[in-house]
Amino acid sequence: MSFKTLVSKQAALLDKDLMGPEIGFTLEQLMELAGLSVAQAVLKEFPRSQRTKSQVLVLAGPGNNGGDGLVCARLLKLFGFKPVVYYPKHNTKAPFFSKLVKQLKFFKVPVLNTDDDWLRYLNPNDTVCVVDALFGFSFKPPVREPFGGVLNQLRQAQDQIPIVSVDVPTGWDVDEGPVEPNCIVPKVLVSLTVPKPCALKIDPLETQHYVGGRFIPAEFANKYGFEPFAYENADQVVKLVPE
Ligand SMILES: NC(=O)C1=CN([C@@H]2O[C@H](COP(=O)(O)OP(=O)(O)OC[C@H]3O[C@@H](n4cnc5c(N)ncnc54)[C@H](O)[C@@H]3O)[C@@H](O)[C@H]2O)[C@@H](O)CC1
Ligand SMILES: [K+]
Repeated sequence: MSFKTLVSKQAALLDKDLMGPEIGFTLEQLMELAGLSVAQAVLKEFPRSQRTKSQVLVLAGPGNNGGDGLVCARLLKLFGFKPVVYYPKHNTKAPFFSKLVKQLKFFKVPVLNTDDDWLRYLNPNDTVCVVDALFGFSFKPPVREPFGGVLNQLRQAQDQIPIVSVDVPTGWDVDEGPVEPNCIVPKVLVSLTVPKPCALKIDPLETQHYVGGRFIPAEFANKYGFEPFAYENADQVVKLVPE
């Protein structure tokens, strides 16, 4: 499949640019839209008419990828799912992460920590899919604990429960793809703003690929060397189909 990608360093620069003094977005705004994109992709892949269960396990990591997961969980609740969040390492760098957790309590979405038995939700009888919001474009392999153990469990379950990866399949090298042994293979990847090079390594027969994070004008995309994606109507995601 051919699509333009942005290497991890450029993706970080693009982010900085969007949140810089000239453009003026805040991280909270972008994260809300990123989480909305992922929740929309989950709804498109697993519509109510085609499923008999509604539980979604959201795995949230310690960085902004995890923040996208926290937002996504809240929106999934509004979209009729029963999300449960496993958030083993809280982000203490910015106060709004704890606000996202408060909002989840307000929505009666359970937020589990390392003392809780999160594995009981990794159960194909009840769980529609797992949202992998562990790490995004700032991940550098090899994975450190407790996340290595979480990835092992995911890999064992992935044939029974589809994984929806946010921006980058966790454990994959952002620019090189699945270079570590035994990487997870998501059923759905939601690239944010523009795919990272690892997305070129997905097998389109195994993984449905969406682009989301619909927050930039055409000129800004061109500045970073890509064309805007063909979003329809008010959709927050667009599915890339193999040519
Ligand atoms: N413009 C965009 O595309 C936007 C991207 N956002 C999200 O932000 C993500 C990037 O966020 P961050 O830069 O915070 O990075 P990540 O969320 O990818 O990860 C950073 C965290 O992971 C830890 N980490 C890195 N490598 C590790 C390893 N090997 N083992 C264990 N821990 C490790 C770091 O210590 C840090 O706490 C994107 O992938 C995307 O999901 C959105 O939130 C906002 C807008
Ligand atoms: K991820």
